[in-house]
Order: sequence, then structure tokens, then C-alpha cells
Amino acid sequence: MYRPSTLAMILAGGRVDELGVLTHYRPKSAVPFGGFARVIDFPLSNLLQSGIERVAILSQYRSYSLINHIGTGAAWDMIGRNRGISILPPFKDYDNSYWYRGSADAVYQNLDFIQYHDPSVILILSGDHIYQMDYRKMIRYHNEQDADLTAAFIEVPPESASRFGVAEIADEGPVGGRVLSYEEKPTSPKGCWASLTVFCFRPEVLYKELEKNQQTDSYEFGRDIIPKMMEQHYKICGYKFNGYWGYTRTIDEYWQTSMDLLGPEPKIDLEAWGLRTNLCHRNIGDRQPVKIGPHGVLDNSMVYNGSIIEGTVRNSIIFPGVHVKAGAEVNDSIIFFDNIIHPGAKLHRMVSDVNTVFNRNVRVGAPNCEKPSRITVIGWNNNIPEDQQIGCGCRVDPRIAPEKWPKTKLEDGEELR
Ligand SMILES: Nc1ncnc2c1ncn2[C@@H]1O[C@H](COP(=O)(O)OP(=O)(O)O[C@H]2O[C@H](CO)[C@@H](O)[C@H](O)[C@H]2O)[C@@H](O)[C@H]1O
Repeated sequence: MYRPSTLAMILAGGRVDELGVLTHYRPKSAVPFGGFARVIDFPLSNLLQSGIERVAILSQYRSYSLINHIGTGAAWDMIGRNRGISILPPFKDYDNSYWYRGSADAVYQNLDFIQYHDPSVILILSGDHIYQMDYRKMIRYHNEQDADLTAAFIEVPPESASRFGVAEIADEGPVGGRVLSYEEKPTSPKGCWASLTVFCFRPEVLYKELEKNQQTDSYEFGRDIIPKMMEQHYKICGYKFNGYWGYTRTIDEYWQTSMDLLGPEPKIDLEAWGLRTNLCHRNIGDRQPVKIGPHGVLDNSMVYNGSIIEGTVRNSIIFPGVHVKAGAEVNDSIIFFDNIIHPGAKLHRMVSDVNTVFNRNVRVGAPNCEKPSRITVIGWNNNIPEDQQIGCGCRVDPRIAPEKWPKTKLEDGEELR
């Protein structure tokens, strides 16, 4: 039987509460990003470019959108006798009927899948981050070090380190070094290297530690598996990543990371990064070229095929099928697929999910809402009544019934459910 040298397992299970409105009907990994793609396209494109041919995706929350997006896997060249993407949902077994109880449990429940492929390295990745990385370099380092586990880390400022799994790494050179200490989301971090949730495991060690961890009642790589491996003095190496890493856990971070696509020197360059997506999902590949109307204005923005810009769009990211009608304005915003923005609507610093209609003279946010926490989010399939005003930083759930909209204004920061 063909034995892949590396088997990649993508953790795509999580619903992230802070992204609430955008993860009502899809996991975080399937959230649209970059005008045509999804967050999971980043690790998938990295895998493609790293020549890794066997991939599994562990997902349990509202997987429909993700399953639809992955399709046959052809978008990432993952079709073939010895190549492929398998989506692995939780299942009932003779002696186990749990959902995935955490990232480590998701992998544990699929150990038979991993053992069937019998890889020499198991690469475990989060499906939730925006970055470009050649995993081959990390795997090479892992093999050269003969490590039991190599985890990728990025240097972060001390004040934000407590949000992550944090390590101190021995000063053994620019590529990486032995992990000297590791703490999961500590209140006073000792180190400044944050875990990217990119792990290379020696298979026998992973099997053994996951099995042992079943005796406990917590099942996370960061909180449980790595600290226990540290206690047992396994050889754990830190691989230093010094590229761009977009951590999109909150709406503000999602918005800011998206804005890193724009400007004279964008931090994210999808073309150079070789990003691939499934062009069949929402018929992206079949849309007509962008149309700019006779008075349309487009400034410092990304607009994908199938959109029509007759009004003004500035500093924004526009997904396929969006129609900005004459006299409408979109500023500093991210508009997902197939929104319609009618004349007189003025939208500022917001994210709007798919299929939403902004009727005439709707106002969202304000140009002077400069604080990043003032990003407004509108859920999908909303039909926002004419003249409706929505303050800065509001959260509007999907499919709000017409009678639920307040007659006057949705005040700053208000939630509409
Ligand atoms: N039941 C489940 N089934 C399948 N997949 C699941 C899952 N539960 C979570 N996941 C996935 O596992 C990954 C880790 O997510 P978590 O929510 O556990 O951790 P968090 O993001 O807080 O911190 C983590 O990510 C940060 C940033 O990488 C690290 O610094 C930190 O150490 C680490 O714990 C995500 O990709 C998520 O989608």
C-alpha cells in the first residue's frame, strides 16, 4: 500500500463565539475571506504548495458549507490514487458516541484513519488562520532534530501573549530551538513565542499520548497534550515562523486582517501566496467580469467577478455578485457574496454576510467611528428596511424579521436577534 510520508490533519471543528454572527451557519474555517476565498483555503493552499497529498479535515459544527466548499478537493489538486482530502465528522462507535470533545479528542477519534495511512510524520494544523507557510521546511527541521514534536511559533508582543499557547525557545539559531517552557494562555506569560497550532508529531508518540490522555476529562493539544509531554521530557522543538500571521478570532481582527489585503504595500498578497479556492462553490468561476458603471468610483479596494459597481466603493473588499447601485456608498467594509446596496445607502466599517439587501438610504456606522471595536456585523439573508439607521459596532443576526427592526435607530453597539 502507498504510504504517505506526511499525513495532514486540519482542525476545523470550532465555532468561535466572538465571530458570532458570521459563524451562525458555518464553522470558522469556512468564513469567507479575501474577496473570493474561505479561511481554510490558506492551510489547504499551503499543503498543496508543500507537496503534501493526504489531508483530513476534522469538523463537527455546521459542516455543510465546509463540505460544499471542499467538494472533490480538485481545487487543491487533491484528487488521485494517492492524494485526497477526507472530511472526518464525529461518529458513533461500539464504545464511543461522543462528539469531538476538543482538538486532541478529534484526532484521537480518528486514530484508525491515521494508522491505516501509516505516515512517518503527522502534521496537525488549525484551519482558522491566514498565513503562508512552506510546511516542508518545518518537517525538514523536525526530522533533522529527530524531535518527538515540533510546534511552530511566532513572536508576539508580551501584552498579547496571554491569549495564546506561549513558549520559551532556546537560542539555537534562526530556524528554531528546544522548547524550554510551554504554558497555555497564561496570565503572566514567561515567553513571547505564540503557538500557531501547527504541529509535527512523531506518530508513535502521538498515539501513546492521545491514548493516555483519554483517562482525563480535558482533550486539547495546547492545554493537555503539550504540557504533559513537557513534563515527560519528550524532545519538543519550536520552529520559528517569521512571516505574516492573521489571527482572526474576533470581528475586529477579522476586519483588520482583511484590510491587510489593501493599501500600497499589502501585507497579504494572495497572488504571490498562490492561494487556491473552489471556484465551483457559489459559482465563483462562472461570474462575469466586474462591471463599473458610468459614474462608479472604485478606490483602494478588491472587487471580485460578478459584481457591479455603479456607486462609490472605497477601502473595501467586495465578494462576487455584489451590486452597489448608483448613489450608494461603501467605505472601509467587507461585503460577502450577492449583497444588494440600493441608492442612498451609506455603509461604513462593517462586515455584511451573504445575500443581504440594504434598501434605500440605509445608514450603517459612521466615518468617525475610528475605534476598531466599532466594526458592525450584519448576518446573512437580511432585508434591511429603507431609511434604517444602524449605529457603530452593532451585531445583527441573520434573517431578522421585518417587524423586529426598530423604527428609528439601532444604537451603537446594540445587538438585534
Ligand atoms: N472539537 C473540535 N473538533 C475539531 N477541531 C476543533 C475542536 N475544537 C477546536 N478545534 C479546532 O482546533 C483549533 C484550536 O482551537 P481552540 O478553540 O481549541 O483554541 P484557541 O483558538 O483558543 O487556541 C489555540 O490556538 C492558538 C492559536 O493558534 C494557540 O496559540 C493555542 O495554543 C491553541 O490552544 C482551531 O482550529 C479549532 O477550529
